Amino acid sequence: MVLYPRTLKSRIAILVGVLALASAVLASLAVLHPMRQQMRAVVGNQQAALLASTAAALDQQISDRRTLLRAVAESAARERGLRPGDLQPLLEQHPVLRDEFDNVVVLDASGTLIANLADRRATGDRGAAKSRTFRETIDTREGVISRPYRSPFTGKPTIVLLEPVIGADGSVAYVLGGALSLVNARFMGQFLASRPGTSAYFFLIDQHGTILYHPDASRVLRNVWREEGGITEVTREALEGFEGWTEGVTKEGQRALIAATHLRRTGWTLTVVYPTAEAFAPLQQGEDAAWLSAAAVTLLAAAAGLWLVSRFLRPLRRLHRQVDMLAAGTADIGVLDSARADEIGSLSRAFFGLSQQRRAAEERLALLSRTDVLTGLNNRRMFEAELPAAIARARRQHQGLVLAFLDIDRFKDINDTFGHAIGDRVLGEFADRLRRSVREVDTIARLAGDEFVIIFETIDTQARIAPIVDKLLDAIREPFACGGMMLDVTATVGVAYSTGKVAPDKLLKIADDALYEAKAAGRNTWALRHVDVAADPLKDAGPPAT
Ligand SMILES: Nc1nc2c(ncn2[C@@H]2O[C@H](COP(=O)(O)OP(=O)(O)OP(=O)(O)O)[C@@H](O)[C@H]2O)c(=O)[nH]1
Repeated sequence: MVLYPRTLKSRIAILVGVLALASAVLASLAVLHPMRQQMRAVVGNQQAALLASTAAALDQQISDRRTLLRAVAESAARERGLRPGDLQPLLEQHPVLRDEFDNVVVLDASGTLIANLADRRATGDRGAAKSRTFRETIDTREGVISRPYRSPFTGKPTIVLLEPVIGADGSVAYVLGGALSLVNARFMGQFLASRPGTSAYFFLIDQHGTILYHPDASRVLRNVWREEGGITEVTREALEGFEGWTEGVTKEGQRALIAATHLRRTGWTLTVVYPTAEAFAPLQQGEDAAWLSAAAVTLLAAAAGLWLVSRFLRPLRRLHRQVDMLAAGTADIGVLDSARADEIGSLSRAFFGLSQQRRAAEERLALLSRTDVLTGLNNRRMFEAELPAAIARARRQHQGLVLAFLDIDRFKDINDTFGHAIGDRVLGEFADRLRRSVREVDTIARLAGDEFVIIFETIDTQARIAPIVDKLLDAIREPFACGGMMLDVTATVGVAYSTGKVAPDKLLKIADDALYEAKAAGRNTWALRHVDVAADPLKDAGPPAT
């Protein structure tokens, strides 16, 4: 079932809510998205800069140790006639070597161990001649840093810094080797301490991909190219020279801010892996707060919108009530707010117009229902409504009431002779003459065909009747100008006069009887019956004898 809001109010309310939500979301996105990018760049750059200084510090650590080793080598080279047996004391003369290295040894040019700071008895041929790093030192007569390896003495991942002692003949007389464990606290401590956050970790590999440091000790000395699962995208790029920061996925599938840099002197690659959940946590908190405020603003805006909608629609509801009242007839059209300048006002005015039209139509209908169409006089229905009211009024005012019943004489002949249309015009003219002959307050009606009635109210004496009826008949006796002819028309009138209580139909019957009587008397005359003395039909007055 499709839930479609039925009322205008709920539709507008939903629209306002959706618009408020959409604007809040769009505004938030418009602000938050670039801000998020910028803030991420700030955090990323910051981490890259921190990493660069950490790398520089680590580089410096190695450089300092090489400098120290070189200084010892040079001091040895300066001593003329230095014999192998002098080398152990020479090493022991420099206690700083113990501090800075895990062990320092001296090898002669054939690779035989001739001095050993850690264990003076552990000397002799240890196979160093086969070492590529040793050979390189001899060949280049330069200091060399070995590839990392697991020390057979300590079992720890270790590198060796080799420094040649150049003899008087310019060749390498001895080689000083400083072993440095990659878990040496003095060497790595400062480096590890500069780790950002709590979940971040460093990852150090040499230029061949051998892992020098990783918090997962089992990975140390493994090669990233040959590790299970393959090398990650970021590590590969870092080994290929990438420096800076990016967002990537670790081998464990964790999203992280990953910054990479290179150690200038060793060529090693240092990476910091900073899980995004922690790296961008303040940013996320800010974003959450922004969304929360946006939601609060949306709610407020929606509530305000609802309130406004309800307020704007209030006049519409009032108009509805007013129209209901108009329809029920409990209020007049004046209740409408037609003066308002807005749409409600124009709607009210439209209703006002409609109501007026309806009222006019009703009035027209009411008029038609009580009017005789041909003559414009009251019809029988109106007469039947008016007669009881007139009788009651007359009784209240203690006045007499006259009902005159008129019938055109031989009207059938007029129709038959001149046609129905002329007959109609005679009826119209007859009605006009009656109108002109009576007072405004008197009620004239056409009952049917050529039968008319007139109610005369406030007739205080019977003596006033004759002049009124005579005036009527005189007016009718004037020739009728119809269809280019002058027609002689006469009428006969039966008059009932009441001064007391009488039923309307009885009054009409008595007038009819009087008319019958006058017709019988020869037409073009009238007869009167006084109702209250007319228990027995009695002609108690009438026209003068002709
Ligand atoms: N032209 C026209 N004739 C009508 C109308 N209504 C009724 N009539 C005719 O009016 C005539 C009425 O005649 P009656 O009143 O019966 O008789 P009369 O000829 O007037 O004779 P008396 O009343 O006895 O004098 C009939 O011929 C009707 O057909 C009408 O609206 N227009």
